[in-house]
Amino acid sequence: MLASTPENTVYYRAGYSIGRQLPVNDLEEIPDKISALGVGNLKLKSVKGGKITVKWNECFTCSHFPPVGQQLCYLEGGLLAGALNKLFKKRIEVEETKCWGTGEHYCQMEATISPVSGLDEPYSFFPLEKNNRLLKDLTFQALLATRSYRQATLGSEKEVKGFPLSIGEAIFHIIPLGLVITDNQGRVVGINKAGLQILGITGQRVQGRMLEEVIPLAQYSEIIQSGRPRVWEFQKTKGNTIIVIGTPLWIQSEIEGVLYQFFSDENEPVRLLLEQLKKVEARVGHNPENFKPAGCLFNFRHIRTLNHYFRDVLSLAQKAAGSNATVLILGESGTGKGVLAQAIHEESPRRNAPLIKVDCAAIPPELLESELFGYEEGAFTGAKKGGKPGKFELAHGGTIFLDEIGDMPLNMQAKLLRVLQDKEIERLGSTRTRKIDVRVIAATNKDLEKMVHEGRFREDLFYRLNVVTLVLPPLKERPEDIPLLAEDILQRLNKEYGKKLRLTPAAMECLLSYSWPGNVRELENVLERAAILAETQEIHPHHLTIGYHGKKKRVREISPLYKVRIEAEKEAIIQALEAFGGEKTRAAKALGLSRQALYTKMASYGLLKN
Ligand SMILES: Nc1ncnc2c1ncn2[C@@H]1O[C@H](COP(=O)(O)OP(=O)(O)OP(=O)(O)O)[C@@H](O)[C@H]1O
Repeated sequence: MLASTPENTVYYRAGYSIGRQLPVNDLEEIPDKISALGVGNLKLKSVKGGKITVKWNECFTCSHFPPVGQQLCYLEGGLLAGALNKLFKKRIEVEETKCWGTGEHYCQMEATISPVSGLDEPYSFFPLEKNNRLLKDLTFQALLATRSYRQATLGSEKEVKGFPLSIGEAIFHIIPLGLVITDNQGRVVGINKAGLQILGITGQRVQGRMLEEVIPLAQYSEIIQSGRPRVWEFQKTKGNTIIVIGTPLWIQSEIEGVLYQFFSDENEPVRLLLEQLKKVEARVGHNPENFKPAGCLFNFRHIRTLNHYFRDVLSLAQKAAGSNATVLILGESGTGKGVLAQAIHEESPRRNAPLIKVDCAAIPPELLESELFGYEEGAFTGAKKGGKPGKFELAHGGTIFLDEIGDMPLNMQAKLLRVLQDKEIERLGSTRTRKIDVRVIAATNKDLEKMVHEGRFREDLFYRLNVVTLVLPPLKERPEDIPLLAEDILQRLNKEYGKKLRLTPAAMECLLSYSWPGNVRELENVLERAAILAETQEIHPHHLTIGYHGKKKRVREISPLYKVRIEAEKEAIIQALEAFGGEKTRAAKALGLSRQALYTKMASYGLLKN
C-alpha cells in the first residue's frame, strides 16, 4: 500500500473515501473526474492486465515542494484507488512509482486490481453520495493541509530537511481538522494540534489516556462493535458545538483502531457534510432503534421557555433526571414529549448508555411482545436464526422510552407491569429469565386517568408509571414562547437553507394570533414551508400557510393579484412535488405542464436545489 505510517494512512484514506464517491462509469472518465477536483492533471498511461498506470502532472501536493527525497502524494494515491474501487468493485492498491518529491517531473501511480471481486469499502470516511460540492469542499480541506505544510516548510531545503517530523506526521499535525487516533481499546495513540486546540486541552498530556477523558460521549465501543462510522456532537462547556466523525481503521480484516475527526459546527462545509450524513443515516435506517439521532441530541439547554408553569415542569424534570425514578410525560401531540425524554436521559447518569424508543402505537399489537422482550430461535415461524433481543435488553444500563403508552393493548400492559416489578424479562419461546437494569420514561397524549376509569388502562400499571409526572403545556397556553421558538427554528432553517430569513412584525403577529393545535411540531412545519416559499430574506404573513381550523382571525394580507398568482402557483408546484415524492415528470403531468415548463417555473421560484 502507498501509505506507510498511520498519519499517511489517514491522508490516503481521506483521498480514498472522496475518490469512491466520484460519479465514474468507465475507466476513461477517471482522469477527468479527478483532475476536476483541482489536484492536478491526470492521464492514463497504460492498462495492462490487472495494472493501470497513470501520469499525474502538476500534482497538487508535490508540485509545491522542493524535492525532499521521499513519496508525498498520499491524498492523490487514495483518490485514484477510491475511484478505481468504485468502478471495478474490487480491492485496489495504488503505488506511487515516480514523484516530484523525489525529483521527477511528474508523479506516476500504479494501481493493482485484485482478482477478487466484492464491493470492498475499507475506508468509508465520508458517505456523501454524489454531492459534488461537498466532494470539492472536502478535497479542498485536505489540500489546505498540504498548503499549510508548504508554508511551514518552504524557504530553504535545509528547513525542510530539518523539519523534525515525517511528511505524514507533519500533515497530520498541520491539517486544519481535529484528528485523534485511538487503538482498539479506546486509548489515544495520537492527537493533532488542531485537535488539542478545538478541544481546548492544549498543553495537557493526552497520549495514552482513555478517549472518554478527551472527547466526551465518545462512542468508540459502538464503532468497534459495529465496524461502521458514527457521527455525534457534543457541546463544549463554554462555546460551540463539536461534531465528531469516528471511523474504524481496518487493517486487513481487523479493526486496529478508530480515527476521530472533529470540527466546530461553524465550519460551513462541515455543517453541510453533517446534514448529508444525517440524511444518509436516516435513509438507510442506520440503527433505527437508537433514539439518539446523530447530531440531534436534545438536552435541557435546547428547551427554552419564558412560561412560569413550563419552567417549573422543566426544573422538576431536571431533578428527576438525576434519579432512577420512572417518569410519565403527558401532553398534546407535538408539545415536545420526545424531546423532554431525550433531555432527561442526557442529563441522567445513564447518558452514555442507550436510549431506546418504542412507539407503542406504531407496532402491531401481535408484534409488540417480541419487540419489547425479544425471542429465541424457533419461537415462531419466521423467527430469526439465533433469536433477537428485545428493546428492554437493548436498553440495558440505559433508558427505555415507551412513547404512546396509552395505545398499548391491555394484555401487554399486564406483561409490562410484571417486567417493571420483577426487573427481569423472558424472551418469547424461552424459559430463561434475564435481569435488566432499565430506566423507564413513558409518554402519551391520552387522558390515562380517564382510560383507567373506563377500564382501558390498568390501574396498577398507571400507578407504577405515575412516579414523577410531567405535564407539558400546549403552545396556545404559552404564547410568550412563540417568538423564542420561532427564533430557534429559523436559526436552524437558515443554516439548513443557507439563508438569513427573518419574520416581519406582521408575520410574527400572525404566529401569535394562531392557536397551534399541532403545537411546536406545527410551528416547525409552518416555518419550514415559509423558508422555502420566501423569495427574499423576509417572511411575510402570506408565506405562513397556517391550518385553517386553528386560526383565531384572518391572517392573509391584501396583495397585488400578480403576487397572489405567483404564490398560488408556487404552492401548487410544491404540493404536486410532495404528492409524487419529488418525481417531476408525474408532477408536471398533474399540473398540466411540460417537464421543461415545470423546471423553468421551479427555477424562477427558487425551488431547484443547486
Ligand atoms: N422546546 C423545543 N424547542 C425546539 N423544538 C422543539 C421543542 N419542543 C418540541 N420541539 C420540536 O417539535 C417537534 C415535536 O416534538 P416531539 O416529537 O418531542 O413531540 P411529542 O409531544 O413527543 O409529539 P407526539 O406526541 O406526536 O409524539 C420535534 O420536531 C421537536 O424537535
